Amino acid sequence: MKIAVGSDHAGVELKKFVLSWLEKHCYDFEDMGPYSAESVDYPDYGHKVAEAVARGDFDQGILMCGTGIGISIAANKVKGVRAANVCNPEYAALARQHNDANVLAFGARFNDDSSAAKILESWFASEFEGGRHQRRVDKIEFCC
Ligand SMILES: O=C(CO)[C@H](O)[C@H](O)COP(=O)(O)O
Repeated sequence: MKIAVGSDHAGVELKKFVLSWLEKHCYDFEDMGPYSAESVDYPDYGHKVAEAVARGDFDQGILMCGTGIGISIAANKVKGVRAANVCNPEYAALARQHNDANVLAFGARFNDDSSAAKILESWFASEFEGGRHQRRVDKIEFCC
């Protein structure tokens, strides 16, 4: 599975942990930036990761900003992307099981390495359940 990872300046430090976690668990990943703690605009990286997932270059994306809110809102503007801003492992599991979320977002100012690891474990251990959830996910794309 190929994972695109991005953040804004608030997420740069936690992104380092996420990258090391992905490496340890043998995922194929790319850090799409930023590469320093200099202030940047989260939509630039939310769009970059989301567009890479929407193109099919990556299977999933992971995004972090201070809260996860802005960067997930930006990612969700890209057609075909379902970004879930997740605040605990249960949300991570449900985002995969019920929503077939293809981008995981979380807040770097509200998670440390330990809680981020629990979210990642839950996300990658969970599969979309289909069935009634497929019908609902299909409807997401057909809003005027
Ligand atoms: O969480 C965020 C967006 O949802 C950003 O990380 C946050 O707004 C950045 O703030 P600042 O420029 O004050 O570091």
